[in-house]
Amino acid sequence: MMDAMKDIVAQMDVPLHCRTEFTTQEEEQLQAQGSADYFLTSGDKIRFFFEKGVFDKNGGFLVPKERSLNKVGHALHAYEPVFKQVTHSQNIQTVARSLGMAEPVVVQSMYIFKQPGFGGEVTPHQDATFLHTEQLGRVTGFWIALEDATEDNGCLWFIPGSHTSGITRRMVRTPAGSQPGTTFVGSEQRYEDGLFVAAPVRRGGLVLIHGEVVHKSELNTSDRSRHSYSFHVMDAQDTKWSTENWLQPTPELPFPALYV
Ligand SMILES: O=C(O)CCC(=O)C(=O)O
Ligand SMILES: [Fe+2]
Repeated sequence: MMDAMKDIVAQMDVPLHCRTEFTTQEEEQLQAQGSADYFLTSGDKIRFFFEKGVFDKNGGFLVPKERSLNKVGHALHAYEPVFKQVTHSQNIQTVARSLGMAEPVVVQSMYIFKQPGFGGEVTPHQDATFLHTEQLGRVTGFWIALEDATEDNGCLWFIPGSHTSGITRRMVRTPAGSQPGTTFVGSEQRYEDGLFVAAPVRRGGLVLIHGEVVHKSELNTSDRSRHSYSFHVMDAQDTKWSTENWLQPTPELPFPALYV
């Protein structure tokens, strides 16, 4: 997967107006229109999202381009052969079955780089905020460490038990007739730092993320990257995907079945 991503990045060609810095800080999410569209239409494409401060004022790279990326998403599982193969592998299918999923479908995938020294934090959130279903408990994240993930290079942290209290915030598309974009309904609670437990894992480890568990990752302050590949799976049986989600199945890419 790391080799495949190297090739994808080597061929990366991102129009200037789409050179969008990715942040999970809510106050910084008011994006210029070009980059809002670039994000909103990325569900069935391979798109590139950058760290802060990697472009000069003309949109030129200030760092080597392979060091500029925050993440690549959101359809690696559908269009990139290596990622497709891993996502639909027998091992993953077995895990999904063992979780009791009747009709699992893959809704999105992303490759996160956590660049050494400045790989940005992912603020505390629940995945169901972004990938909402009318019934809770239907979405699971499959997060694979491609390099050792430790406390100093930005491993995941979780609040134990937090998956049992519902969700407090939803990201929804702005209503038809206004500028296409997203907005939040409700707000994220503030969580004491002391509630989080680190989940360091070795390269090759799989972390399963309940759709409602509160989790985060910190800024990478080390000199080692922390690449990971993650995808989210919904059990589609008797589940209604929210039509207000930023991510929608498209005619080109209806959510593909996990079991093949
Ligand atoms: O990899 C990270 O730092 C965060 C990933 C995450 O929140 C997710 O995959 O749901
Ligand atoms: Fe998450």
